[in-house]
Amino acid sequence: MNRLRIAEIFGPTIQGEGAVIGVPTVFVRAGGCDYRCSWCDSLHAVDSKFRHDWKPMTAADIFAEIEHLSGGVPLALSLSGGNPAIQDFSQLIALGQAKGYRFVMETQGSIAQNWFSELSTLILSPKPPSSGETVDWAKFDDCITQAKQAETVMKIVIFDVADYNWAREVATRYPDLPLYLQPGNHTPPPLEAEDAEDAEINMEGIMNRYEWLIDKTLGDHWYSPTILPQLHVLVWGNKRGV
Ligand SMILES: C[S@@+](CC[C@H](N)C(=O)[O-])C[C@H]1O[C@@H](n2cnc3c(N)ncnc32)[C@H](O)[C@@H]1O
Ligand SMILES: Nc1nc2[nH]cc(C(=O)O)c2c(=O)[nH]1
Ligand code: SF4
Ligand SMILES: [Mg+2]
Repeated sequence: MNRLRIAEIFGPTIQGEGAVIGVPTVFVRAGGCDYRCSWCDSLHAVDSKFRHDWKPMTAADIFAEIEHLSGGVPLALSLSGGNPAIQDFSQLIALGQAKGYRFVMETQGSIAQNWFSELSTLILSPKPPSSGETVDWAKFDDCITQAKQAETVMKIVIFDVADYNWAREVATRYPDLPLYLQPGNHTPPPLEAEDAEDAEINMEGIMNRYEWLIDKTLGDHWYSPTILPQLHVLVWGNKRGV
């Protein structure tokens, strides 16, 4: 079996974001990303200075850890990262599905894989202007095509008015994809911190931004998106592995 670079496996916890919020979930966080968003809250799975901490694991190794964490009771598994689409998760998906686990994946939509069709939910999170990244819409469309019958949804992080206006344009372009708007955490764990999870988090600022996003969206009579904060951040702040 080929080996996958895994930054962390943790849970069960609740899915803290978007379409399946609140659902008991084990997370598999892949190491490596083709983007580097200015406000990324998971740089320990992105920055190559952490690559020595990414464990090479076979699908069987990963699934053994999942079974251990979940007591062998099937639940939702979330593939995140980093960008999990860089690597080949098809073997892990086959192993898990055979035992009744279902797979959700978070990706920015920059790399398409044919195994997306084996997922139960594909969460595409195109990056707004504040991220400093630019979306390749042809690649993004490839991801939607590869998902086939898998439920596909969109989650856009919003920091400011420019992001909000951008999200409105994207929503017009993809009217059939359910859309989740998520206020940004402007105090993500810093790269430099030895113990990143102890880093200061501005909860009041996050809640103010959430309130602003609700007021703005509803004030514009824009009623199609679901507007949700990062629930795990409200409960645990910047703590890692939850
Ligand atoms: C860490 S990313 C990993 C998966 C994939 N690379 C992606 O971006 O979709 C998981 C989710 O967290 C979101 N995210 C990252 N940093 C954030 C922040 N500072 N505030 C709010 N959401 C954030 C991303 O936009 C994405 O939807
Ligand atoms: N509880 C919890 N929910 C999450 N939803 C998306 C996450 C991610 O970092 O991909 C995440 C995470 O790290 N923890
Ligand atoms: S695409 Fe995702 S993991 Fe990569 S830098 Fe952006 S938020 Fe972080
Ligand atoms: Mg996260």
